[in-house]
Amino acid sequence: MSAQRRSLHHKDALYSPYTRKTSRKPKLEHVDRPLFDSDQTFAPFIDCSSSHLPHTKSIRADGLGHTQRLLFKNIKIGANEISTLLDKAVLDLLPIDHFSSPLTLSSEAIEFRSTNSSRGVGAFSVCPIPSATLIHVEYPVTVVQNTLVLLDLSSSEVYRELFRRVPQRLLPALMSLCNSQPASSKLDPEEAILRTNAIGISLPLPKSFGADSTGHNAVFLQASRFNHSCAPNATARFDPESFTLTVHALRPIKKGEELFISYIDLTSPSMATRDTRRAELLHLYHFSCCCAICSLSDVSESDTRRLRINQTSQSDIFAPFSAWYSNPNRTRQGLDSVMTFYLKATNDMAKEGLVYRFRYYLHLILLAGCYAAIKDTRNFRSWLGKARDVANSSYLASKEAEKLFHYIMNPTTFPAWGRAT
Ligand SMILES: C[S@@+](CC[C@H](N)C(=O)[O-])C[C@H]1O[C@@H](n2cnc3c(N)ncnc32)[C@H](O)[C@@H]1O
Repeated sequence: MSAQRRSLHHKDALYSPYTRKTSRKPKLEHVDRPLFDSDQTFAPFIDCSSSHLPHTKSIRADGLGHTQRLLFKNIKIGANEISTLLDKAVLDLLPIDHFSSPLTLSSEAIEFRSTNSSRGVGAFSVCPIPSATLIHVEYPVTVVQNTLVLLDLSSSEVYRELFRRVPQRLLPALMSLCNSQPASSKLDPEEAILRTNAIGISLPLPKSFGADSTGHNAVFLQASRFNHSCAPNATARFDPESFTLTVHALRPIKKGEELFISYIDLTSPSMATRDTRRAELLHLYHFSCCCAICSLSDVSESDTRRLRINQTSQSDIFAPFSAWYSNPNRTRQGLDSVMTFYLKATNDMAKEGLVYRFRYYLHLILLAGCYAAIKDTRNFRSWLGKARDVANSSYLASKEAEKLFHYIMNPTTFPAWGRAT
């Protein structure tokens, strides 16, 4: 779920639109000779149904301006085995040797069950979940470079091979994942399941890949069951270091609430209205969104708020505070209107359930900055605490959250402290 060339670490949408590119289609070629290190075993791509499957084998895909060398490789982390098809250079960057201590996975805060709606199965909380809680950790069952979406002819063979390498005991659960592809697409079940359930993940890429590089798609036996909402209450992030997907709460979640992530880039101005979001989800995932926002009988206020939010650039966000801060004749009254600006914006975002966005984070920091300027410790801590929750739960490095914690503990170290007095 998320191949929009977006990094999960920097943006908020998680599912990859598993788009099939029509231009620059690479050719997949069978390679029947070793391309790389002598210690790897290679076999002709087609001849792989024997019980003596080679540990790795390679195929080539021409695309992205250069020939890519993709390897089928099962990555083992403790008892977990992940069937992957990755570029050799990407595999080389993975800290595979450090994967020796598998994480203990447990998701006691949620259960997966029927939503009793057109959404099928979904994830539900079994207890109240505070904001920023780590809800779920999971290893993928398959990972594939999404360049393959560029392929037409042999893609079904590639997906079949990828699934054939999945440990037998996991196959029933994998094959029972949701398939939303229209029957008319006549996709093999493996490809249909991958297209319906893949989550876009970012893996470290070699510099030679350039900015135009595509990402990767991973299927998870449980996390792929999270449904989409245009006002998500959870966010997923893939950590290449541990090779796990983590899901965090974006706000307090009540017992029994369904957990939703976002499959699309809600930050894009083109995704501000219900009509465009529904069209995008229909096009990419073949469903009509029935989330709380899209189900509103009158969505015009929401559309207007989202347009306002999505059209505000980062420099627009900094501008009011910067202008006040850099003015030698700044006044307390001037600061009041700056605060009103940030309060209104955060309120808009909260109403739309867009509280996990980087822009929301910036608003929180700047609002905290206003309270720091007037030495209002209580409000400063409250707004910076919300920013810390965002930092903890999404795209920001934990160092950022640590820094905020330091300011919360000692507000006087915050740069704008007391500047209004
Ligand atoms: C990755 S699966 C999610 C798990 C799925 N509900 C299941 O039963 O396994 C994606 C599919 O769930 C359904 N779905 C997810 N979010 C939805 C939403 N907001 N509105 C309607 N259907 C949704 C669609 O059928 C979509 O193709």
